This record gives sequence, structure tokens and C-alpha cells, in this order.
Amino acid sequence: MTVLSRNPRIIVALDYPSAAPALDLVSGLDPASCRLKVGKEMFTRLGPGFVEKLVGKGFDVFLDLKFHDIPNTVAAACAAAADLGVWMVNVHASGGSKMMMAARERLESLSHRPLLIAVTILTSLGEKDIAEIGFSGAPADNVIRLARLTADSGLDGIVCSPLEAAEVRPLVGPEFLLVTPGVRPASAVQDDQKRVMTPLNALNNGADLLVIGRPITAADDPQASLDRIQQEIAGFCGAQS
Ligand SMILES: O=C(O)c1cc(=O)[nH]c(=O)n1[C@@H]1O[C@H](COP(=O)(O)O)[C@@H](O)[C@H]1O
Repeated sequence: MTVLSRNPRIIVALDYPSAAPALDLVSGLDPASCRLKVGKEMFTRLGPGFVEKLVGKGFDVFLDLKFHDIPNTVAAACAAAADLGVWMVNVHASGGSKMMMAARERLESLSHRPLLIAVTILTSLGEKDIAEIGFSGAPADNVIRLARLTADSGLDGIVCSPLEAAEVRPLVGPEFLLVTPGVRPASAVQDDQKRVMTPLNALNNGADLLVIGRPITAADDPQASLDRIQQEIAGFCGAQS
């Protein structure tokens, strides 16, 4: 298993339509104080070279492409991600245990083995949304079910909302990573997220890593916004390090 230091706790989601504003923000950041996420928008526009550039600057990069396909395809895609030098990669837990195990086994065969986590129930979905796609019960019940499946498949953690972290933690043990988007400072708008919590409450609820995008990237002063969030959680991070 890849060794993980929980700190730094914040993963900045670089969801920008072009490289310039992302690189502008990144130029003021210290790899020791935050991690970065590249998702579908930037990867589709800018490709692997952009990811390698961030890795080259010394950042832990979470490549968030949420793979969901047949086991062989997902395993090969995860290996391609590993070749970029990324720190973490994700798949959808609803792709099933065979898919997740194939991805894990492929990564285990490599010299650079990124962390592998699975998305449970997207944080933009509420109970009605998941009913529409055939999931019964509350989002939390489904997160718990998929968290167990992910842990049994030998992955390193899950993506869930911070609302579910406290319920999931005792089921998966202390080492299993709970990576939580749906994080909003008290003053921020919710955007399209449905299951949200403030950064400090998310950590107190058992989240390990906070994925935060628009509260930082869409702010007038992204750096100041990130600094405020860092200050909000500084006491927690100091106490845990
Ligand atoms: O896997 C993810 O990172 C992810 C899973 C999920 O359930 N919800 C979710 O919002 N995300 C990602 O986390 C980021 C959240 O961005 P903001 O809503 O702008 O903070 C986006 O890049 C999403 O793609």
C-alpha cells in the first residue's frame, strides 16, 4: 500500500477552461501546502502534458477522470494515468468489484503506483436524483454500500460527501481515505452541489482530504480565498500532524 501523509488536506480542483488562469493560481501555491486536481474539463482541453507540467512543479496531482468501463479498459486507463506520475486516480465504484480489482491489480504491477479511490454517490445528487437512476434509499445508505464494496476490492479509499464520512469511518478503518468534495465555506454558494459541509466540519466529521474548486477558483482573489480556508482548518491540521 502506498504511504500517505494526510497533510496537506486541501486538494484544489483546477476546473478552468484554459491553462492560463490555472497556471496563474498555481504559480502562487506551495506543493507543501496544497494538492491539485485535474478533471475532465482541463484534461480534455489540454491533455496529459498539462498534468505532467503540474507533476513537474512538485505537486501531488489527483487525476480525476472517474473511469467507468469494462475491467480491461479501466485497468489500462489507470496504468496510463500512473505513467503521468500522478499521485491519485479514481474510478466509479458502480463499475463493480471486478473492474475495481482489475484496476488495483494493474497498478500494483507498476513501479509508480498512484493511490486508487472510487467515487460512491456524486455529491451533486440527492435522494430524488439517485431514485431516478434506480438507487433506492438515502444517498448515505448507498455510499455505505459502495464504500464496503470499494474496501473489499482493496482500493485505498472513496470519494463521498463529508456528510457521510462519520458513518463510513468505523466500517472501513482509520487508513481508508475519505476524499470529500461538496465542501463549502459558510459564506460560499452551494452551486450544483447538494450534499455539502464547511471545511472544518468536514474534517471533524472524519474526512481526510477536501476537494475544493469554485470557492477558490471562482473567487475574485483565489489565493486569498484559499488562505482563508487554510486558516479555518489550521488548528485541526496542526493537532493531527
Ligand atoms: O471525484 C470528484 O472529485 C468529485 C466527486 C463528486 O462526487 N463530486 C465532485 O464535485 N467531484 C469533483 O470535485 C470538484 C468540486 O468542485 P466545486 O464544486 O467547484 O468545489 C469538481 O471538480 C468535481 O468534478
